[in-house]
Amino acid sequence: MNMTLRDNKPDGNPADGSGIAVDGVTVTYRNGYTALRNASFRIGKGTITALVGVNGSGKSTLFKAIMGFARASAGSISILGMPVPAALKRNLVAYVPQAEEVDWNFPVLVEDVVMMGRYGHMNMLRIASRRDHEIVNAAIERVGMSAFRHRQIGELSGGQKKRVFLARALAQEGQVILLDEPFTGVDVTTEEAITALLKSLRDEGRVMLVSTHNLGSVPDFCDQTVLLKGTVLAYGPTERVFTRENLEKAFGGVLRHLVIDTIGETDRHAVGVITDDERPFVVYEAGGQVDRPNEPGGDGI
Ligand SMILES: Nc1ncnc2c1ncn2[C@@H]1O[C@H](COP(=O)(O)OP(=O)(O)OP(=O)(O)O)[C@@H](O)[C@H]1O
Repeated sequence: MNMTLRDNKPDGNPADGSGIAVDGVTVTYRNGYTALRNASFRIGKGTITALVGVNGSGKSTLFKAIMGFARASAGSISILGMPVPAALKRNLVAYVPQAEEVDWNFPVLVEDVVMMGRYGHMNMLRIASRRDHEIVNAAIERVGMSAFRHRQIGELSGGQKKRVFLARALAQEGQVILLDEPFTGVDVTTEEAITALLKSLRDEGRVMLVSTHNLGSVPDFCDQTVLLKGTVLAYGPTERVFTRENLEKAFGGVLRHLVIDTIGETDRHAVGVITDDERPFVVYEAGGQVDRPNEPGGDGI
């Protein structure tokens, strides 16, 4: 697993808050449930940040707060140095939704979906200019979907749909891109294409916040990680946040300790993995005499 992180950040400190600064944010839903309490983290421009936590840990709630859909009852959020409403008004925040949030029966062509990214830049009549068309063409090209531009969105595969919504975010020229589970239902080739695109956007100085259960791939492409469990448990460079201690705090019950017997030998090998996804993250490996950790979620298999 490649833990090497890019060292030529375009805008200095990756955790300086110049991208997104969340300070003491609490979000309570109308039914009185507090999904996020006193959450704080800072990420800089030119970063890809993983948003990681179990189901119900508050990832979508945090996205909603950043997009202005959920009101913070306490604390503040700053996007590229401005309050959320100012950033939204300038079309700076783009959102790539989970597949389940979209009505795929709605008859709309790929190029029309991508053009929706331009709506915020148009006047009330929504008449696309030559520049709008050029930007849409470039966005479709960049995600490798030119051959599908006249297809209905509902006819595409899961991975192709993801690419189209990424193209919409590009067409919007969003400087902050929120991606909700971009790898769910996506094959390895498409996953690699998406991560390559995200890395090139990072190198342009954009800010990406990626919610994912795909823990195994986080150290490969996310330089920063925010670990959530109703609040922010830890944040910062991925190699510092992805420690066994932090991951056990966040995932407790889903952490599995595997003990592998080497056939024909007396040696045993212990591997601790998080199995929240089909791509588990290896937390630790230990050979020789196995001293299996004794914690509540630990299973010997
Ligand atoms: N509209 C709502 N009203 C009340 N409670 C809500 C609402 N939306 C979410 N919640 C609750 O807030 C908590 C956090 O939910 P959220 O959707 O932010 O979690 P998540 O980390 O995105 O989960 P997942 O990984 O399953 O997508 C959950 O307990 C959820 O039941």
